[in-house]
Amino acid sequence: MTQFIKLLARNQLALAGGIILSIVVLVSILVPILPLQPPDVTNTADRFMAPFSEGHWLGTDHLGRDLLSRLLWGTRLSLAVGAAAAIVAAVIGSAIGIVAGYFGGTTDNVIMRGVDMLMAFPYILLALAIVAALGPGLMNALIAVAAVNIPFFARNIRGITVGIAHKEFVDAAKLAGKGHLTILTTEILPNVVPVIVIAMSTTIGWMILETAGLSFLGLGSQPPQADLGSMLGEARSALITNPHTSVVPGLMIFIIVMSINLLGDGVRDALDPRLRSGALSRPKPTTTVARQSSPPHGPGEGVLDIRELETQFHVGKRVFKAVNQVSLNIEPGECLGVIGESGSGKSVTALSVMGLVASPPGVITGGAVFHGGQDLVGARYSTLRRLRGDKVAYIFQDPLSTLHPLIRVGEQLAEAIRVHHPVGKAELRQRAIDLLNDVRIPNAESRVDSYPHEMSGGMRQRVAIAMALANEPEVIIADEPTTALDVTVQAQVLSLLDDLRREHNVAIMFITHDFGVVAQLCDRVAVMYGGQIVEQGTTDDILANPAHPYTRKLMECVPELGAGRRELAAIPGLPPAVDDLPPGCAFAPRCHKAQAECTKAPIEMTRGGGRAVRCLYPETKLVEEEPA
Ligand SMILES: Nc1ncnc2c1ncn2[C@@H]1O[C@H](COP(=O)(O)OP(=O)(O)OP(=O)(O)O)[C@@H](O)[C@H]1O
Repeated sequence: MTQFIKLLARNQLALAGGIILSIVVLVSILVPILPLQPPDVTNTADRFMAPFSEGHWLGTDHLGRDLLSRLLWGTRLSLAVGAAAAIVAAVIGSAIGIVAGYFGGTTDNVIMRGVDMLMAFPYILLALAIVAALGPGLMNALIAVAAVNIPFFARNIRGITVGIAHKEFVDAAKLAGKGHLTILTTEILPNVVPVIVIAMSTTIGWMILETAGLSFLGLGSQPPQADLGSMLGEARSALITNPHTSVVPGLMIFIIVMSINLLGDGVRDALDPRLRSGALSRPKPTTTVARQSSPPHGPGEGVLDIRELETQFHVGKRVFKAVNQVSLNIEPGECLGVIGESGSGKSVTALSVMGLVASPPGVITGGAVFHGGQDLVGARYSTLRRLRGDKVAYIFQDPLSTLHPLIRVGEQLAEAIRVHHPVGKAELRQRAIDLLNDVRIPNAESRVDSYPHEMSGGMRQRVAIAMALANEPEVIIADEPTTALDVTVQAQVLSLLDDLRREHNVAIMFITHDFGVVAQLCDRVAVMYGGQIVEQGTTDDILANPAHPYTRKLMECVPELGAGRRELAAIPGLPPAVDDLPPGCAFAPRCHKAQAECTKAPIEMTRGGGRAVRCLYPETKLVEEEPA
């Protein structure tokens, strides 16, 4: 709740709307105790007095009634009727939507076709018909306005419920033996309440307007009772001669509806979980760069040279140092493994290369990434866009979330090429088939017309690899591309990647948390912990003689088939929170070799024999030791 209010307050328009509406509501509540003249007492001698006349701040109407008093009493009534109509429509409409969406089938069909029929009438005609049938009066206007808005709620909530009704937690509740009523109230309702609140907050203004409209036509509040619509209706004949009688209620309707709509938009933004995580701001096309010191000089070594990279997340006052002084470089055709526990900063390092870390909250605060002699950190968006998917391509863990579900895979491959190279349609199709053949998809000629859902997980990942290869990139950054696959498919995809990098001489930065995968594919490996590289070297050296105690522990966690029975090791404790890193070695609190010095000052990298380790008491001494 506190977070919701904070988010709401950050939206200045919503805040202004909220303040104005609160004042209007407060005054409406206090109307009975305010020293106002009676709103309905006529005095024809004082007709049409101008605003600021003595005793009548806003003047009088055609019957000499005090406009200020009628305005405040009318506002009270209009607000009450509008809010009541919104609540009635929301409760009945949402109940209909939840039942239709949850039960589906015939129930859904019957209910929603009825709702469709209601929606087929222009809403004002429907409201007029209801009032005509029930007779004029404020209560009947309320019923009419609520009735015409019920379909809106029913349709919205039914759509959301259909999506939720097939989720695993609902199935689990059914399997646990819960009845329909319990599931509806404990599983479904809490998930749709935010949507109901959002729909209400954005429609309540409309309902006040609709009620005012009916009163304006003489079908809502009846004389002498005032609401904003009837005040406008009565002032109609004096619109030219005494405009203040119309302007006063008209302005109040404007103020109420505007403030409700502004507040409603703010409530929607603050309640929407997708917007909440981004603190109400859409990520920029590239990561914000705010380097605090002059960056390392280029042109860099190899095909991709990451130097002293620092990427942080600034969330309120907290600073998460996700990537801290990371240096890595990859040679053409080489496969570099980046390994570490969850949260060690592997993905953020990979995403920083092409400025893909969401900003806000991500900020690159230091370092450089050299590719082709230029520094990609802080490069213009047009430069990064040109390179993304062309010279540097990505493969992510879940191909289903990266492939478009409604577009055939061939068209998606063609699109990936067309974005960077103007190629004809026939050639694009042939190129897509060739790419599918390259990644060993059988029957590529027919598979090119398949949709992603028609393929297995392994096939989809092959398509994602084909897409990464589409423009013959120099580097592929693969972020745990085999984690979602079963072991046999995983092995096939790994050997495919290995073949492809040799055939195409493409460098691969392979992010994983599995030493088995590193052993199979990578020439070199960098071990990450708490946002830093703690060890780097050739795969053979590190597998044979890990130097950092963390690397050793990580390797001991890998089960070995056929190596006899042994107790599977686990690293005690948890990875550090990167917004509260301990001084010195981040691994020290979990390390059996840690000494007092380990926690005093940052530990420098020690290099030797083509290896590097960030440890004062390594498991194995590096040859030709020299400080970095
Ligand atoms: N939007 C964010 N706000 C704050 N912290 C974040 C955000 N995104 C990532 N982080 C932090 O950055 C750190 C590095 O995350 P990253 O995703 O790079 O880890 P990882 O090693 O790739 O883990 P995994 O294997 O689970 O993907 C983590 O500690 C994470 O909590």
